[in-house]
Amino acid sequence: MLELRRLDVAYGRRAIVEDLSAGPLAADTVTALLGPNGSGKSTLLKAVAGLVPLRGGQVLLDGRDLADGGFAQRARQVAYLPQSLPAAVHLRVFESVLAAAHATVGSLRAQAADTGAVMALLERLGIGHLALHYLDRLSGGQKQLAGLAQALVRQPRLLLLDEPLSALDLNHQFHVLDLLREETRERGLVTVIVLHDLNIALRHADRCLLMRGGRLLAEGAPRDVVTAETLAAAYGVRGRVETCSRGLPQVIIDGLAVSLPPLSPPMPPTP
Ligand SMILES: Nc1ncnc2c1ncn2[C@@H]1O[C@H](COP(=O)(O)OP(=O)(O)OP(=O)(O)O)[C@@H](O)[C@H]1O
Repeated sequence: MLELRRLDVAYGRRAIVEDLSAGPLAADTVTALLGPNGSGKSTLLKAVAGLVPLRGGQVLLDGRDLADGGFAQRARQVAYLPQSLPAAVHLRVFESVLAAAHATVGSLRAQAADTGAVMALLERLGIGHLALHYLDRLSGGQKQLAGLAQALVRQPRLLLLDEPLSALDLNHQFHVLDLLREETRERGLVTVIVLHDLNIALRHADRCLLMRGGRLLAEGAPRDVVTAETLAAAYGVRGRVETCSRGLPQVIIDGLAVSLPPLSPPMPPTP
């Protein structure tokens, strides 16, 4: 399980994530990380992945501080998919997934050598036919699916995905979410996905974390986190969660509740 204890993350002197505690998030569960633009979701995910240093706090995976294990151990346990993949990687999809598998260590290396397993994963993601295509010639959605394959092939314990559905059409969004839930359950992963679509979070996540201004506003079951109150407090909209004719929760937005303060600007570049 994953536990975040009193995390502080800053860029330079500007605090982005402040005193954030969450979890424990159990293995076998998919957690949606929600929040408005600039609330610190990506920064939090990068800090958990070890790509941005913590100014304070601990990330505990199965009770052990990830910072204690060193880079190789963290790489073996954690797979992180960034919001946007590097634009110009001139590798074939198949090669890139194999390279991702080889980047990890230990027993995974043997599995990585199994080209059949890589092909099977690409087929499951619906991109088997793109195996020999170059990454830098794919569409945005196809590239996102290849990125997912690179993360999944590493068979991590903790899977961190930053907006993995943003370029996918409706069919692929559902397909990928089903696959992620399946992988999470079958392999006992802790999966955290940054999402903007609250209906997807309500329908597919086991838990939700809702951020606002670098802090945690709510945590719990999706129906308890996405409410009229939190829609107003986090997003500044008037809305409600209703149950559709098939018994599924559905967010309905009625309008703006309050005008939100402007998004905080990024740090000025250092001279
Ligand atoms: N590398 C960086 N250097 C300095 N400031 C940064 C950097 N990356 C992000 N920030 C700032 O940190 C704040 C939080 O950004 P972050 O990307 O974590 O938010 P987010 O919730 O993921 O937003 P979005 O939903 O728009 O992707 C923003 O004000 C952003 O300008």
